Amino acid sequence: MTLRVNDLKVYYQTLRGDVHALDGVTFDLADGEIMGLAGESGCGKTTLGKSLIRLDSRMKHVGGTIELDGKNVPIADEKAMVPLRYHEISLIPQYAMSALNPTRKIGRMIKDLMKARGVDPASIEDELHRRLELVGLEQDVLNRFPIELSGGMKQRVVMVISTLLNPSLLIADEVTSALDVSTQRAVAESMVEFRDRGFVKSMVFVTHDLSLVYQMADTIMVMYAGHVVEKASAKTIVNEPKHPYTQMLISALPEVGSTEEQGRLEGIPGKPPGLLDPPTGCRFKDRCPLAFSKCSERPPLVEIEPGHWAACWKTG
Ligand SMILES: Nc1ncnc2c1ncn2[C@@H]1O[C@H](COP(=O)(O)OP(=O)(O)OP(=O)(O)O)[C@@H](O)[C@H]1O
Repeated sequence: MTLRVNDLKVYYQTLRGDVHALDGVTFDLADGEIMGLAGESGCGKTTLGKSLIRLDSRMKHVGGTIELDGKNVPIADEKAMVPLRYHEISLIPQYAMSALNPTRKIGRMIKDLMKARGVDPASIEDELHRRLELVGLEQDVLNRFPIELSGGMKQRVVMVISTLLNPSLLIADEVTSALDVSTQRAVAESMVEFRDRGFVKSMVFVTHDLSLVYQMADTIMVMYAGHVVEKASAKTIVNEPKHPYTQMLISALPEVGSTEEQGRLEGIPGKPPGLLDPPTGCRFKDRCPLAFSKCSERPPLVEIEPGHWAACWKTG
């Protein structure tokens, strides 16, 4: 098992109180697994990705554990996390491609990054060239400034850099959202190829785009208001979701070929609860058509079929 996250609680400290962004998150990621992480804006996807690599000054580890390849990941201990970063766990943050230093040529930037990570740039040079070729980039890209590259080229550069040290876990946060559809697919395919070639063992792919993740991910985990509501194979989540929230999320997806005359796309009525003072029990209960009295208690995440977890009193 690459990753084991158990009852993880990470809050943001604000002047108005703690924002319960991750409130008891539990899941495993098998060796070789690519997991899509989905859910409405604000459900905690980015916070989960960040928690696995670097807590910013407002984030507080309130409880729970993370294990990577059987070893504890000490997320609250900044110093102890340093050797793990990029070597064992790597993150491609949201908007990473626009964050490339505009004043440095790509090659120079990679050398600086490797030195900062304690790696002799010469030792990874051959591998760098091989991987650039693999994602369809000319070696000449190393002599260019970020502004001279297209969005898709920049995203591929970011992917190569973040996996150059063969981390066990890669977290990719909305890496395809600013790209056109065919480039999105090419980037997603390269990520799968990186996994297949063992450049990275397992991957968490954060996205709003369930149709893309359906094509590339092995599993999908759905979060709602800081809780995990369901995790299963990508096929099961899309074709046979069990949690009422996942069912509504999937039925809100447009079908290929449908037109507006055939029916307007309905969103999920209502909005998620605030996380400053979240309600007790199931956090979806106020929007759930199946809610009943028991939902005032938090439903545990249980394995309802092999490899299929759901947190709902009606499905457990
Ligand atoms: N720096 C911060 N200070 C306070 N609250 C924050 C901070 N960052 C995020 N939050 C809150 O934490 C919760 C989870 O946010 P997060 O960004 O992880 O969600 P998300 O699912 O990644 O959203 P999106 O899809 O829009 O990126 C939200 O309620 C958000 O308002």
